Amino acid sequence: MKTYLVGGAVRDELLDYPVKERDWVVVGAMPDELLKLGFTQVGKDFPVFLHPQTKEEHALARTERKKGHGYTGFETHYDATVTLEEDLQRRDLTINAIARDGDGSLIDPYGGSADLTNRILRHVSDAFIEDPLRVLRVARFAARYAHLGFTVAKETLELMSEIVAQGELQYLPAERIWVETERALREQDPQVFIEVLRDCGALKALLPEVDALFGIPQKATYHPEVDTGIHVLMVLKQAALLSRKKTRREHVEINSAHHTEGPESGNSQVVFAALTHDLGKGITPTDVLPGHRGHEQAGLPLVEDVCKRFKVPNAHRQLALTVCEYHLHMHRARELRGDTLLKLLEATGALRQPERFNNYLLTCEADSRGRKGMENRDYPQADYLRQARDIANAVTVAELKASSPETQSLEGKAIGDALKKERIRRLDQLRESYRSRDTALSG
Ligand SMILES: Nc1ccn([C@@H]2O[C@H](COP(=O)(O)OP(=O)(O)OP(=O)(O)O)[C@@H](O)[C@H]2O)c(=O)n1
Repeated sequence: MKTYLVGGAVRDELLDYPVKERDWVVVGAMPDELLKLGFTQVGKDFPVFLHPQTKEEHALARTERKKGHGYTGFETHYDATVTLEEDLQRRDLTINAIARDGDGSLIDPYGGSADLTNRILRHVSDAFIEDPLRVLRVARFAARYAHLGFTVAKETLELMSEIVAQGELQYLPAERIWVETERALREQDPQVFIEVLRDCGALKALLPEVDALFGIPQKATYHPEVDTGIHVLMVLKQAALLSRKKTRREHVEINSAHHTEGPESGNSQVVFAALTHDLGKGITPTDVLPGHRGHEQAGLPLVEDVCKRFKVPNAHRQLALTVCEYHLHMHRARELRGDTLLKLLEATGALRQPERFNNYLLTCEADSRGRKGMENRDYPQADYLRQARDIANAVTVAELKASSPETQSLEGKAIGDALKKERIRRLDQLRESYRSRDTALSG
C-alpha cells in the first residue's frame, strides 16, 4: 500500500499558491485494510476515507466509466490493482493530475508540470468529456489563475464546446451548477469565468439572459465601451476588486470567517448582483437603442428567472433584485429629493439590513467604474448615501417626543408619520447643503 498527495494541493504548492486542503490517493489497498488502520469511510459511491488523526481525505485509486448522462452517471471501479497512472488519467486537467510521493518526488505522467510552467489549462484525456461539470470547473480555474497568465488550451475548449453542443449541461442538477458558479464568482477574475463559458457556448445554454447582452449597444457618452456585454465583464472585474478590499478590511476588524477560500476571496453576492444588474438591456426594443429607458424594471423578472433556475440563495437574490431596480437611483443620489431618498434607503436595506446596504453600495460603485476609462473614478455617491442613512437613523421616536409639546403625546401611526416627515426634512437639508457648497465652489 502506498499513499500519494494529489490534485489541488500538489498543483497549488507548485504554483506557490495558498493550499486549502490536501487530498490523498491510496494505491494497492482494499477498504478493509484502511478500516483496520482506523480510517473512517465517508464516500458513498466510491471508497473515500478520513485519516484517523489529520482527518484528510484518502481515496482508493479508481477508474471511472460513463454510464448515463450528467454528473452522476458513472461506473466506478477500484481494487488493489488499479495503478496511480490509471487514477490520474480519469482526472480533469493535467495540472490536477500530478501526484507527490512520501519522498517528495513528483509523478506526472500527463505533463502537468510543463502545463503549469506554460500556464495552460489542458484536459488529461478524451474521458474529460464524460463529466459536463468540468466545463464549469475549467472556466472557474481560468478565473482563479488568469492573473498568473493561465489560458484554456484550444483543444480543451473544443471538447468543452462539444459537451455543450451535445446538450449535456442540461443534465447537471441546478445545485451543482450554482455551487461551481458561486465559487467562480469569488475568484480573482470572475469575468474570465463568463468569457470562457461564452467561448464554448455554455453561457448561452446556462445564462441566455447574460449571453444576450453581447452586441447590444449603449450610449457612448455614458458608456465609452458601448457593448453591454463588455460593460458587464468590466463591472464583474470591479465588483471582485472592490469586494476583496472590503473583505480584507472586515477580516482585520472582526476576524470573520470570510477567508475560507484563501486570501483573495471576493464577495459572491456582490459579484452575482453585478452579473445580473443590466439584464433588462438585453430585451430593449431595437428601435430605441442605444437608449435603455426602463431597463431596471424590465430586468427584474429576468433576475427572478435566473434565481429560480439555479435555486440561488435568498441573500444573493435579494441583493441582485435591489441592484437591478435601484442602480440608477444610486448614481444620481445627489439629485434626489428627501422623500425619494428616504424611499431608496428603505428599499435598499439601509435602515435594517446593513450588510445588504453595504453590498448595494459596492455593486453600484462597481457599475460606475466598470466603464471604459472610468476604472479609477471616485464614487462620492456612496459616502453621500451613507451620510443620508446616518441622518435618517439619527431621528428617533424618543428624540422626536422630547423635541416639542405637540409631538410628546403622539402615538402609533401619528408618531410614525412624524418620524418620516422629520427624516425627509433633514434629508432635504442634506441635499441643500451640498447644493450651496457646489454653488460656492463654482462661484
Ligand atoms: N469533476 C471533477 C472533480 C474533481 N476532479 C479531480 O479531483 C481533484 C480534487 O477535486 P476538488 O477538491 O474539487 O478540486 P481541487 O483541484 O482540489 O481544486 P480546489 O482548489 O478548487 O478545491 C481535482 O484536482 C481533480 O484531479 C476531476 O478530475 N473532475
